[in-house]
Amino acid sequence: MTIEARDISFHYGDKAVLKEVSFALSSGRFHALLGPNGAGKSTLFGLLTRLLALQQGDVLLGGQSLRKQPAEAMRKIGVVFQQNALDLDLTVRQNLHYHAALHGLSRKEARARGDRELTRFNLLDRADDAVRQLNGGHRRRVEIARALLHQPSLLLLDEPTVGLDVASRRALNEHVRTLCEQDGLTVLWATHLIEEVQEQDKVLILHQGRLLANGTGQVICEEQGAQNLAETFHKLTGAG
Ligand SMILES: Nc1ncnc2c1ncn2[C@@H]1O[C@H](COP(=O)(O)OP(=O)(O)OP(=O)(O)O)[C@@H](O)[C@H]1O
Repeated sequence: MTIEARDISFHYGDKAVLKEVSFALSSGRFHALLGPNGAGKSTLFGLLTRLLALQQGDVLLGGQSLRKQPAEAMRKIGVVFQQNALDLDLTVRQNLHYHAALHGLSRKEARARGDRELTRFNLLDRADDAVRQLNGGHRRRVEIARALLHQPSLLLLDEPTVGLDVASRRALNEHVRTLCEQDGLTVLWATHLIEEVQEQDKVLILHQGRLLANGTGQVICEEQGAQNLAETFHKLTGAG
């Protein structure tokens, strides 16, 4: 499925925070949306998930317009927000079933898909525990499992490793990469942490609302005459 953002601009009052941002995502690939704090990443995610209304431009998912066919387009998207959005007092399985019901899945389907995801995430034995009993890394996994229940083609993750220790961060990042390889899932992973990005990834660098680079890590390093992604990021944004 092709995913394309066309000419997106957005302002809060008279403050422009996204400026003519256009990009296409490749099916089944891991894309890193890299930008320093305040670059506009969360605003872009807000627009892609319709938390914010598009002011200019459009997003096309498999040819369907987020502006004109929002319900159809949204069914193709799974999202993990920066802030944990699970109910801590419900069990893991109850959280999954509640979300599945919102997407119109039957109880049987919800159970089958939920258990499948939990098995893949090595969490089936925690299914009946309250989320409150899980550590931060496991809570994040449950959120990703939940975001995949309705079988989206595109998974959006907004700084999903915030608050996790280094080992959990790495494990989560690797897990999501596996989803691209095994399921052909297209991923857009927003971060300001260069160590979460690999040179073979597709990389979008956002700075002060503008997309300054868009291509595989190797290609954008060559374009900038830089040795590695950290140097490229620093050259373009002054950050890192
Ligand atoms: N509701 C709002 N009203 C006004 N300005 C806002 C609002 N939300 C964000 N901004 C501003 O818009 C710009 C982009 O913010 P945004 O949160 O999208 O960036 P970000 O790249 O996600 O940063 P972070 O990593 O800190 O979340 C920042 O200058 C921010 O201060």
